[in-house]
Order: sequence, then structure tokens, then C-alpha cells
Amino acid sequence: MAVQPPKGFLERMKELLGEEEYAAFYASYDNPRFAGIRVNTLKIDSEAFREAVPFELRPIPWCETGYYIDEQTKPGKHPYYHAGLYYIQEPSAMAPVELLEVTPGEHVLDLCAAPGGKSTQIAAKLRGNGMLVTNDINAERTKALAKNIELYGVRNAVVLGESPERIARAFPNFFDKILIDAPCSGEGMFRKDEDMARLWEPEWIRKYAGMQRDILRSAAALLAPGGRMVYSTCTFAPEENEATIANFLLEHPEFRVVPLRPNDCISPGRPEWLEWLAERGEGRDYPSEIVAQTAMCGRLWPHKMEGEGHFLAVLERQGEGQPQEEAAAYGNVTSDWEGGPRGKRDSRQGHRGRPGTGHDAKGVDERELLESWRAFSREHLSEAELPGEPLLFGGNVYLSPLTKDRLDGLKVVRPGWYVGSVKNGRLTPGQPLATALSPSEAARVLDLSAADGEAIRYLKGETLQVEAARIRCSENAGLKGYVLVTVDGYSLGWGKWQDGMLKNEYPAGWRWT
Ligand SMILES: C[S@@+](CC[C@H](N)C(=O)[O-])C[C@H]1O[C@@H](n2cnc3c(N)ncnc32)[C@H](O)[C@@H]1O
Repeated sequence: MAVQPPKGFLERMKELLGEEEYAAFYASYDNPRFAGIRVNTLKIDSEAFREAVPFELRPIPWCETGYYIDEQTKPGKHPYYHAGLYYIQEPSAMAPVELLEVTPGEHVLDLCAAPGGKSTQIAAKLRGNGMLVTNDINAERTKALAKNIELYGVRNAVVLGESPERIARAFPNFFDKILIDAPCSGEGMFRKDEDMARLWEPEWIRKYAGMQRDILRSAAALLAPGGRMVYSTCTFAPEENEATIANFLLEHPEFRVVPLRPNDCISPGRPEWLEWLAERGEGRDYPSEIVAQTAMCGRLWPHKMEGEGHFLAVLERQGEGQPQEEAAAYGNVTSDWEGGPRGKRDSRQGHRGRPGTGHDAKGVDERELLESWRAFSREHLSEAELPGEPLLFGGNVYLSPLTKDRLDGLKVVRPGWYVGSVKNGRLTPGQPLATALSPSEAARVLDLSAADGEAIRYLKGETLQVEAARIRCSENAGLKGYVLVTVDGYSLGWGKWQDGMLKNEYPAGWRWT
């Protein structure tokens, strides 16, 4: 057996599943774990991806952009990984976002998001239109979340490090879709993460169930009428799954479970386990219509499909949805937001639109800084208008899908797409500007090849010898200035060319090691 699950856990599972199913469940711990990658369609479409990558790919049935891979291929050791073309993700973890049914233009919240696997999946579905607010209460974990948002080229995300209650106070009824990938006792991850198996304690179940109920309560207040949310865990305990949903439905009659159609991969919820809990004095009796709805939730079982254990519930809030056409354009939220999630904004107010109106906390003049951004755009970017509201935050310039006042009083990790920092009136472009730019949006591009090792040398931070003829300049752009470095056409970072040498601007913390 590759991993030995805790004894107390196995005893519970035997009681819940019964002898026959338990035998199959237990045997699944003899199987190797499954590894997966998901295509980042913000950067490359699935067909081009299948042709480009050297890995053997096998489709994951529940995620159109997901593939099983052989872990031995080391997917993290390829320049395309550094170009953000794919995310390495456990296959079952790709299911919740598929059920959220995100469409471009929506306001989406990922409430428990770090390190950001599901947020990058949501962002790909938004295709740059609408807004993703991605949050995690753990400050340390929001660093990885912000990095993933940046590596995967997401332009329309705000990263928060807040409690769900405080977000609910700031954004009541604001979101069309919410993902609650809840903190849980992690019983479904023992095969993937041996530490989880070693550390697991039965007390965790009750502790996490309490947290999940609080988080769901806030999520309900954040969702617009007619909106949808998906609740997911990677644990088997009914206290954290069917019982959490039953309690939620009891408290929130305006919600109903959207039935999941069971198939070869998704098994139904286990309403009978509510009774099992009640008999042990650890649950309660629920009205029959609530019990029936827990059967419409989904379970992914390691003995029935190729992935780790998960629980899924799709919940819809009754009521009229907001008119979708108002959400269609990126950044259409006004600063004088009132009486509803969306206001209209003159679409001409793009990033060259409304000027800054004061000084930031460091006393820096916003107008001056925003002018530096405009000057940079003229010199180093092509004519294309980039989306979002330019705003100053901590001395850096961001393009944000929200206006600054909407974020007042919240713990903001990134108020939007980080485009650069300003020193002595000049903007130094940020790495996230490069990763989210397409080559056609940059004034100068140097394309490296993944095949000949030059891209890896760039990713290691080396200075490259580059003939002038290799730099592709847009009309009116000279060779001097920031060069967008790409690998086979996909953005990696910045460089600066002079006299046959490319000075490497790839950040030290991102380098190939
Ligand atoms: C299952 S993990 C999320 C994984 C993530 N969705 C992904 O796909 O990469 C649960 C996360 O919830 C966070 N968390 C715990 N309590 C929270 C709370 N009260 N509010 C928001 N996030 C919380 C944890 O820090 C943890 O990062």
C-alpha cells in the first residue's frame, strides 16, 4: 500500500460504506495517484496545446481542458510551464469550476482560493471579460495565489486576503457566481499527500464543519439573486458535506440544490449518512425535502473514477438575476456604485481615461504616476487599448476592474493587474504586465525557442547575445527600450536590448532552478 490511512478514519469509512464498498474503497489506496494538467486557454487553445507539448495526454472526462499525464514527465520543468500555458492540478480538483458554469462578463468570487488552481480555471472561462475577486484568509498563502494569477496572465482579477464576513459587508449581493472550495479535513487527499494522512485527527471534522457553515453564510450574502455557487471539499466526512449543505438549506430557504446528474465519474450524495449522524447524536433530523436535496449533490470516489475524493454541491439562489448585458464589458463598475452590483461606465474611460485624483498613502501624486504609465504605454506597447481602471496602490500602478473606493477598508493583496512601479517619473514594467501581454500588444518582441535551450537560459536569468535583426519592432518603435521576451510566441518576461546584448529583466524570484 502506497500510503497507510489513519486507523480511526478507516473504521469510520467501513461503518459508512458497508463491507462490500469499503473493500473496493480500501483497495484504491493500492493504486497510484493520478496527475493532471489543465490548459490555460487565456494563453493557448487546447488544440495548439496538444500539438505543442511533448507530454503524453489523456483527456479528463469532466474537464474539457484537463488531461491526465505521467508525473514522471516532470511538467514543471518545461519553458511552457513558465509561460503559464498549463496549470498542474489534481484531476478531481478540476470538477468544481466546471459546475460553476462561468461565462465571460460575470462577476465571480473565489472565496477560499489559495494557491489559486481554481481561480486560474475561472479566469480562463471569463476570457478577460468581467471580474474575478479571488480571496484567501491566510496571508502567507495569498502570496502563492497572487503569483499564480500573475503567471497565468490574468488581467481582470482583484486578490484579497480577507475574512468572508468582511467581504460580505463590502459587496452584498454583488456576485453572479461564487466558488467555496472550503477548508476541510482533507480525507480525500491521503493518497496525494501523505502528511495529511499522518496528521489527520477525528476532531478536525467538527472544527472544519463549523468553519464551513460560517463561510457559507457569508457566501449567501455575497451572491446576487439568481446567482449560482459551488461548494466543494476534498473530504469524505458527512459532517462536512451532506450535513453542511442540509444546515445551509435550513437557514437559507431562498437556495436550492441544482441536481447533478450521476454518471460514471460523479456519484450521488449520501442522504442516509445524515441519519447515521443523528443516530450517533452528532446530527439532527432534517425535513425530508432537504434530505432529498443532499442526494442531488455529487461525490467523486477514488474507487470509482481516476482521481482523488471530492464532494460537490451546486446551489442556486432563487430570484431574478441582474441584466447580463450590463456585465458584458470589462470594468463596467462605477465608483458611485449604488443600489445594485453594476453601474454603467462610459466605455471610453479605458486606461487612458479618468485621471487620478489625489495622493496615495506615500504622498505620491497620482496624476504624475498615471502620466508615467501613459508615457510607458506610448513608448513600449503597441496601440492596443488595455482594459481596466488605472489606479495607484502602494506606489505601484495597476489596471483594475474596480475603482479604488470599492476596495477601501479591505485587505487588498492586488487591486488589479500590476503593470509597474514608478521611480523618478519613469515606469518600470512589472513582470505581470509581461505575462499577460500578447506579443501583438508589445512594441518590441524577441522570440526564443523551447527546443534550443535559449529560453531556459533566459529563465535562469542569463544575459543573452542577440542580433538586432532578431528583435521584431512595431511601426515607429526603435530597438531601444523594453523587449517582450517570448518562447515560441508565448510571453515570458522583459528584457532590454543594447549593442547585441539582451539584459535580462526576468525577476529573481521566478527563475528556473
Ligand atoms: C482547499 S484550500 C483551497 C484550494 C484552492 N481553491 C485551489 O484550488 O488552489 C482551502 C483554502 O481556504 C483557506 N481558508 C481557510 N479558512 C478560510 C476562511 N475563513 N475564509 C477564506 N479562506 C479560508 C485556506 O487558507 C486554504 O487556502
